[in-house]
Amino acid sequence: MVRIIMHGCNGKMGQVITGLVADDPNAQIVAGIDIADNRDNGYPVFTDIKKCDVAADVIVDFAAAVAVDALLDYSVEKQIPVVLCTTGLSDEQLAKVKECSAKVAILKSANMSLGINTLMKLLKDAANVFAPAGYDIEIVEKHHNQKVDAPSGTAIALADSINEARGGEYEYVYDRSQVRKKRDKKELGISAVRGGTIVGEHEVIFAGIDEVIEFKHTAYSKSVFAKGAVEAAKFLAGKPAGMYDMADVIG
Ligand SMILES: NC(=O)C1=CN([C@@H]2O[C@H](COP(=O)(O)OP(=O)(O)OC[C@H]3O[C@@H](n4cnc5c(N)ncnc54)[C@H](O)[C@@H]3O)[C@@H](O)[C@H]2O)C=CC1
Ligand SMILES: O=C(O)C1=N[C@H](C(=O)O)C[C@H](O)C1
Repeated sequence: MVRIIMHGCNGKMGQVITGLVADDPNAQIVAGIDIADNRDNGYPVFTDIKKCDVAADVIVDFAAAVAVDALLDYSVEKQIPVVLCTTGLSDEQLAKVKECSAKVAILKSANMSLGINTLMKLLKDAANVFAPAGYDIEIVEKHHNQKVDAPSGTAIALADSINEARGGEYEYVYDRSQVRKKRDKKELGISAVRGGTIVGEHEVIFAGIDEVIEFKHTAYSKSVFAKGAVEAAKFLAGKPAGMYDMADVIG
């Protein structure tokens, strides 16, 4: 039985995971952390992470970037591995994640779905065919109107995947409104759309002369992320310090 602390337990993802784990004989949420204490989850909820004294094997995090520093300090101090799913982290926070991973196991992934993690692998091959042939690369993501960060963590991760395969040759461009010049070949444009209840859509476009190749992933419910997060939690419990990602879980 894997004992989970759910960080951000009263948010949208926290609630989906609470429902999923309730039906899982091999996992249990033993405590939740959330500044909003407005639900009866059937486990204790702490509004201040420092006050959480419940023994656990792993923390699953879907909260807010502002909460990540205290979360990392807690996981290092208590030596509890953390599945870090919150997006929109600053460069300083990303450096702190790396530093803390020398002391505790951290699995960081901007998207827990099997589809996106497979797409990341496929994009490396696609980029190595289309980039040398001069195709322009653009990413468009769409999310619900409650999302605070833009572009999505997934859009950045997809771009990073392409850029890694191409030796870092691309510069990301988020806004073309302030310049009057043609697109450079080494630009990778990333655009964000926000509206309604869109769960999450990501399109990667390779545009060449007279042909366009598009890779598209659509999440139809938050369950795809929740399932991946619970799988990741089971994988990470008991692992030694280090940086892990969903590729380690999926294999
Ligand atoms: N990696 C992935 O697959 C996915 C990542 N996400 C990311 O997860 C995060 C949360 O997403 P949602 O559940 O949709 O957001 P949400 O806003 O519905 O839930 C966030 C929860 O965190 C709580 N919270 C905020 N500040 C806090 C603090 N300082 N300490 C403790 N709790 C705090 C809020 O009260 C809220 O209940 C976002 O960054 C989102 O981008 C969302 C879906 C999938
Ligand atoms: O906020 C969301 O909802 C999501 N956030 C993640 C991101 O920023 O990439 C993952 C998913 O697309 C849903």
